[in-house]
Amino acid sequence: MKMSDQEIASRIKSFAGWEVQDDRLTKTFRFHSYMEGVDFVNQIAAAAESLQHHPDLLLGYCQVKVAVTTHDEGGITEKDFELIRRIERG
Ligand SMILES: C[C@H](O)[C@H](O)[C@H]1CNC2=NC(N)=NC(=O)C2=N1
Repeated sequence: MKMSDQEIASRIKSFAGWEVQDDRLTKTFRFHSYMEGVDFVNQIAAAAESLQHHPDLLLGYCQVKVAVTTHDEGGITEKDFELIRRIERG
C-alpha cells in the first residue's frame, strides 16, 4: 500500500541524509576507500535478502548511492522505511 506524500515527508525526517526523489528514498553514503563501499554494499544486500526487499545501488569510488522504492506497489511503502532503518542500524 503506497504511503501519502505527507506521511513520507513526515517519516523521512527521522532519517538523517535521506531524501525523497522520484518516488524513491535516496541517500549517498561516503567512505574513505572503495573497498569500504563494497563491504557496505554487501551489508545492504544481506539486509535486503532477509527482508526480500531490494534497493538499487550505485557503487562509486568511496561512495554508494542507495535508492529504495516498492516496485510491486509503484511507490514508497512501509517496506522501504523498514529497509532504510535496517541500513542505518547496521
Ligand atoms: C517475490 C519477491 O519477494 C518480490 O518480487 C519482491 C522482491 N524485492 C523487492 N524489492 C523492492 N524494492 N520492491 C519490490 O516490490 C520487491 N518485491
